[in-house]
Amino acid sequence: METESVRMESSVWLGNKRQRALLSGWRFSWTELDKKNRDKTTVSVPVSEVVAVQEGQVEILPQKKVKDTERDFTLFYVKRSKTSGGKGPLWSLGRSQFSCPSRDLRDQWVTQLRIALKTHCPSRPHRLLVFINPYGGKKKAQQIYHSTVAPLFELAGISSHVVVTERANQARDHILKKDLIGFDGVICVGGDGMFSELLHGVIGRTQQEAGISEHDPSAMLQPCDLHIGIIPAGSTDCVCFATVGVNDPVTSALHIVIGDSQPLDVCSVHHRSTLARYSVSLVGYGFYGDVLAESERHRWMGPLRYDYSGCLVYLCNRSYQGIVQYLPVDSQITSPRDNSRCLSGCKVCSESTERLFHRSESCSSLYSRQLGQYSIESEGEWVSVEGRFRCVYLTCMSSSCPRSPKGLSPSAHLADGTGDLILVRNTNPLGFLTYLHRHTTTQDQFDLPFVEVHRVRAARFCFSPGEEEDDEDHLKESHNITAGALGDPETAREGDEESGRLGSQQCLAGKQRDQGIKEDGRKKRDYLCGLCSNKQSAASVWNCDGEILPYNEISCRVHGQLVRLFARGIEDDAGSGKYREGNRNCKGRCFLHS
Ligand SMILES: Nc1ncnc2c1ncn2[C@@H]1O[C@H](COP(=O)(O)OP(=O)(O)OP(=O)(O)O)[C@@H](O)[C@H]1O
Repeated sequence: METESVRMESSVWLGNKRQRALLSGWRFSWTELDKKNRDKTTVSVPVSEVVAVQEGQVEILPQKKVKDTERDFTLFYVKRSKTSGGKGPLWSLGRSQFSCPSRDLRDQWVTQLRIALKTHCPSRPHRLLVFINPYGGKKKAQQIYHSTVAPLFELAGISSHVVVTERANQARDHILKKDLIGFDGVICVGGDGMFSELLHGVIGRTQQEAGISEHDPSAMLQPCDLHIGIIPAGSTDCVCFATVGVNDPVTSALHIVIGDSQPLDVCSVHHRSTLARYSVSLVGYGFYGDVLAESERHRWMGPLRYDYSGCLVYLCNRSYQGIVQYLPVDSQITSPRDNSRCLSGCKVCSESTERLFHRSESCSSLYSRQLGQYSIESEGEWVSVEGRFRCVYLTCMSSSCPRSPKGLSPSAHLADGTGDLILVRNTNPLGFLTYLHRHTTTQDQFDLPFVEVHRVRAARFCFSPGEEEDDEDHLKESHNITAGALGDPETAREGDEESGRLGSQQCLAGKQRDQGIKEDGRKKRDYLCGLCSNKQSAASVWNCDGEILPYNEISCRVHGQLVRLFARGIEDDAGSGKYREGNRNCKGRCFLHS
């Protein structure tokens, strides 16, 4: 076998220490030898985590320096930082500079290591399309890309085409319309909003090419081949955190370079027969929608706006009357309360791959395999729940973040084809505060009498429309803006141009400022009376991965492993309680996690 043939062993020097270097199968290791030729310490690197091998003495970061010495070669590889001091599973670029007794031997090492790389890492990207949002987060995306990420791509021999966005939805439109032949993946340098653009572009384009209508709620969507990479540079980077375990540009860049591949479930959200959005982390009504809508009025506060809005919305003490229907997964097979955690190499997710794609062995194409997914209509019975809820939400992943290491549903899986539906019924303010607080502790947030959690394949929601005139106005505004952002020409109206330039959220904030005086009076009333009056009549909005959806009725469906990220899930030694690094904000959720 070819893999067996990649084997080499020799003496080399690392600084002034003699080593025995060994390339065997899928590992490269070097062992320090003492004066009597006895083994001392060994460092072993999987070939799959070798970034590059270069002749000479080479440095990349912080600046590139090459000294073309003829007996040396430099190995670059993934190095994990120790997780002490509250740090997450950070990856950095390891660098070891070896000296060989002769030039010939040096050339042999370089050749053999490069052959091993080709053999063991056939799916590494060669060409990437990179979108940078210059206005995301602290406006440092361009600097992060050029100083930290681009040198790593160059080192790994990846060529990249960079687009610095000039308007919202430019990345999505580019992916939908431009020629993407030759690209192995698309990368966003920004926050969750930018990731969502790429998600919509990649899914939309794949369906277009397959001739599948995204607006048909019952369509089996075609899984996407083009990988998505996230370099975190936004003010909210929750998807990155939940799939990598830390928000760190170098760690993410290294996952991209070595071609990691993490499948991800995606929830399609339809309003009647129109696709409203796709979501990977949160589709929530009530508290979560209210916090997002409120926070948009206070964008000037920066990240603090989520905590501030969370407090205000909590004080309003609102609940909403509605009907929730869901299609449950057999709880004997999998349960949101089984205390499992979806970590790198998750068994539940890999077994789901079989179930989702290989059900019918006779199916050979990716599309026909996808048809092997469970059919929504034929599988089981819909369950209906009616009541008054503080909030309801569906999440396709644990949605852990730096402030809530366990997340919204600690045992949810990234790629098992299901979502977790959480129903929080109306309760007293103290009860709800207890529920919120438990997201930040190790206590079970589902072990409360007013909370239900179900593992589902699909769900439908119908909430009573708001009775207050102000809320109706608010919903209409939101509707038009969202339609504009999604590019629906019939429902988008004049404000679209502004919406496109600023992004739907910013535009919404602007419009809501105009309504500010009128709303302020009502809000003050709400906050002051909220905890006593238990306000019940107004409508909320949906928080769909940080975007507002203004509908009372939606249907959601989980599409198993619809997209693939350059990631590998959270690595095993990532003790959840330890991770406090990275961005501290996560739209609409962070009030829970403070
Ligand atoms: N050049 C641009 N000008 C204005 N908006 C843009 C531009 N490029 C992208 N956007 C939009 O900005 C929004 C936010 O971007 P991103 O997620 O990168 O940053 P963020 O700081 O995390 O933002 P937020 O806090 O709103 O999530 C996205 O929805 C995206 O569509």
